Amino acid sequence: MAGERALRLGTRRSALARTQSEHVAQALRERTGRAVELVEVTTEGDVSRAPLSSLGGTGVFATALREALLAGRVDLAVHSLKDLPTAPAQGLVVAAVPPREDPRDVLVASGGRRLADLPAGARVGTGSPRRAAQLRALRPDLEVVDVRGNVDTRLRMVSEGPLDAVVLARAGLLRLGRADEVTEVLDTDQLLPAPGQGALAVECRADDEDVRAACALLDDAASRAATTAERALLAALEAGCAAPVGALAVADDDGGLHLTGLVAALDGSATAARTGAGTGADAADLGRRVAAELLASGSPALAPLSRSSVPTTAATDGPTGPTGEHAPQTPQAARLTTPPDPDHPDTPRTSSAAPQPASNTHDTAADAPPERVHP
Ligand SMILES: NCc1[nH]cc(CCC(=O)O)c1CC(=O)O
Repeated sequence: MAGERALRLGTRRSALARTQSEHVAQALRERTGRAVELVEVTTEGDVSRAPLSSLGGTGVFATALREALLAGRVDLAVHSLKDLPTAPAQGLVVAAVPPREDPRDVLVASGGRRLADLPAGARVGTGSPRRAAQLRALRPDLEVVDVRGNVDTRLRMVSEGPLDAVVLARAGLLRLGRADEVTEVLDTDQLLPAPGQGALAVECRADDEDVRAACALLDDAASRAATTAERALLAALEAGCAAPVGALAVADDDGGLHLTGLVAALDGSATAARTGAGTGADAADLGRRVAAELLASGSPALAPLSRSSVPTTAATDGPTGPTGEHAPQTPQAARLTTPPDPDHPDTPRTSSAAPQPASNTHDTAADAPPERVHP
């Protein structure tokens, strides 16, 4: 029976990718009773040591999996949704967004310290312009260090000494069984997560009704609605600005969806946040509406590419290492070959030591910090 063939699930080989893939494979086995086998696919982002921005940004992780799907070598692929480009892939479909893990970022610091406990000059590692910008807005006195490498590599930078702390996604640490190393779960009104953070996307061929139906069993409507709003916001902002973007949507009990979006100047000198409400049914529209408000805000956080402090790879969370965060998705950024160097911002930081990310923007209308929106 054709419908009973074993499903081939393509996965990258990093520990995080394999764990996520195995999680989805197991859920599919349980829901369908079918055999699911993992097939390792090597991506350019896993092999090359070159800056991700020179490889084409975020897409490097997704591209090889997508090629394997389109060539029929695998039947489905699991992506971290925050690493998946917002542009739809021809011939493919996101057949499931499984229930989302905690979207928040966390601090892993030596000595069990929280962000507020870190002394001036403490070295905090991240490869994400989004995290770097928001960290600088919160704590201009810290030294934000650009790091590459997978989750384990980053954690070792703290345990072995070169860094005082790193910022990572809580979801990845939970999936890898390393959440006990977290010293502070960062509030979303301090550090707004990347669009899609904590969620997975299960992708398959659009014309593969068999696999689509199997994957649909894993889809979680609330997770899909929230990430749809966040990614619509990201897509709209990518078209209109080059600043790092955070976004988080949370569903309420009455079918409502509450979205917070944020753009930040890389040097932390300005941030702007907007919130909006809608329903799951109009999630994409909600994302575009909040994005339009951000773009119309005139915030200095939206400074054009010509501004020297703006990173060359600004749009989202990259560039970073093999299982690191994703790189920019803007076409103009993806073509650039010079990665941002958050270690050495070439303009002075102009922000005050204000504790709230939004409080040092000139965009007073946006100064209200994002609502507390995480679960
Ligand atoms: N780009 C790397 C990446 N992609 C997804 C996760 C974590 C899991 C998630 O956000 O879903 C991570 C690591 C991190 O940001 O700490």
